[in-house]
Amino acid sequence: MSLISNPEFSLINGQAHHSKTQVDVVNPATGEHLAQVSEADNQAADKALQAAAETFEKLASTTAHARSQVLRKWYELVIEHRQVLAEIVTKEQGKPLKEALAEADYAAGFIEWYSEEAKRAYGQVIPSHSQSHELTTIRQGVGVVLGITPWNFPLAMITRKVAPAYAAGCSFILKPSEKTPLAAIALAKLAIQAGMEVGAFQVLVTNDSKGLVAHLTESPQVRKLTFTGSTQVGSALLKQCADTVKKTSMELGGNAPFIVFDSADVEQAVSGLMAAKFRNAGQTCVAANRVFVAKGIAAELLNTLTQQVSTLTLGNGLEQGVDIGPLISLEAKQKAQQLLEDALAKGASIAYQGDKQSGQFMAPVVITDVNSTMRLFHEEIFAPIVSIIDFESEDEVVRMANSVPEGLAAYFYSNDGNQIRRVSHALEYGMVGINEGIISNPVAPFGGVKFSGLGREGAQEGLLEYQEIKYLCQKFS
Ligand SMILES: NC(=O)c1ccc[n+]([C@@H]2O[C@H](COP(=O)([O-])OP(=O)(O)OC[C@H]3O[C@@H](n4cnc5c(N)ncnc54)[C@H](O)[C@@H]3O)[C@@H](O)[C@H]2O)c1
Ligand SMILES: O=CCCC(=O)O
Repeated sequence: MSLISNPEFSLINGQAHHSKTQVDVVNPATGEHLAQVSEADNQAADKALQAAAETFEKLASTTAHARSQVLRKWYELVIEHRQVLAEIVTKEQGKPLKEALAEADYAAGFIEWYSEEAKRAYGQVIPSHSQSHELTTIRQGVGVVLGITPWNFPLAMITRKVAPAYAAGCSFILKPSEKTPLAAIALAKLAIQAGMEVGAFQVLVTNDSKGLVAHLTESPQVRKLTFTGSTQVGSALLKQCADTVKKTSMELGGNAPFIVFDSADVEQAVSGLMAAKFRNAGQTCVAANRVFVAKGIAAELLNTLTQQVSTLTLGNGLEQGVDIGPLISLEAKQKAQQLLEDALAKGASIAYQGDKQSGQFMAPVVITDVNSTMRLFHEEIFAPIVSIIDFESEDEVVRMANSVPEGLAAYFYSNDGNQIRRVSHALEYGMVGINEGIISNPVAPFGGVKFSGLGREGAQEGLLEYQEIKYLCQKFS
């Protein structure tokens, strides 16, 4: 089976969908045209919906054990094809191949985890109020799921939805980002090869996400919407789901504080910051967006940080030794440059800036004297810009960290045990890295509070997102 044949197709009920209109997939590093993928329109979406509804009914008579076996096989196939999947990701998304390989393993980790959790969807026997009643609960799949995913993790953002949905017995219609559909189609092909029912994982690719998703969310047959993307789009989709009262999960934007207290080990803090900031060229929802550094160690930290940043190599992610690939689009680069200019105009200073880059590449920049009047304090930077804010006290920095509407990931470095407890409790975030800059893990609950979303992905909690709890009250005579 070819994973990246050209032309590619939206995948409906296991069949290639032919259409007159195409989505063009372009390599952001080189501008090379990679593929044309047939677009799915509303009619195609209706076909997918019918197949998904029929498949959901069939899945109700499969055992958790059987679904677990399919997921296990899918996991093995993803691992077997990790190199080719990673190359697809690097070509269509731009991240360095070493990061794309790590993403393939991360994506496979969700499938492996839910192949195991599928068997542990326990109900409860509830101590009864009377001798003649037995009260129990069972957990059942919610129904047909519509999933919408972004371009920044073209594999992992999909498997962390599809694997728990299938474990729960749900059928899944995926609308991946139009910028990175090839990884999505490859994953679906591997799932079907592993034995997944063709109507359980269908892929609709379109340039008109707004129109196609509006059409699908109108349908009462779609019982669940799971979305990963920006807060702006997520909030609009929540409104769209209200009329048909869908269950929703929202994995939205972040604005992570990265705090370094004066008791921290500066070397360790800088190494955590490099990982939290420069993974995927800064294009992650959990990227360190605002770096708060205690005044007493600010000079030492800046010195160590700028030395390390100056060693980063930019380039085509397929080449050896590359640390930073291109940004996803020219618009993304322009937005990052505007954020930088705004900060400089309002008093920020450049501590380090790499050589000017052409195309969609952006050299890393470190700026200091950042404050809350600047746009980049309030907006996701999504680019390799480190913005540093000095602080004096714990109270002050916790207040600044919590002063934004987002609440996805936060990080802090400290070697003071009491402070670790106080700050980890006080931060209004769904995830906190303590003396650690990389927190993502299939076995842990990923998700945010406030404007960063609803629900959790990964871990035990991720399975519950695709299940309804049914209460059974049985009377004995
Ligand atoms: N919390 C998380 O787990 C997480 C993970 C990855 C990315 N993100 C967030 O995603 C954003 C970056 O991704 P993006 O640029 O692809 O986000 P985006 O919101 O622009 O797009 C996400 C998905 O929604 C689709 N879409 C766009 N407009 C739509 C509309 N009106 N109706 C229906 N679908 C629509 C896109 O085609 C894409 O598939 C950042 O804000 C990042 O923080 C969050
Ligand atoms: O971009 C956000 C997702 C990143 C992750 O899962 O580590």
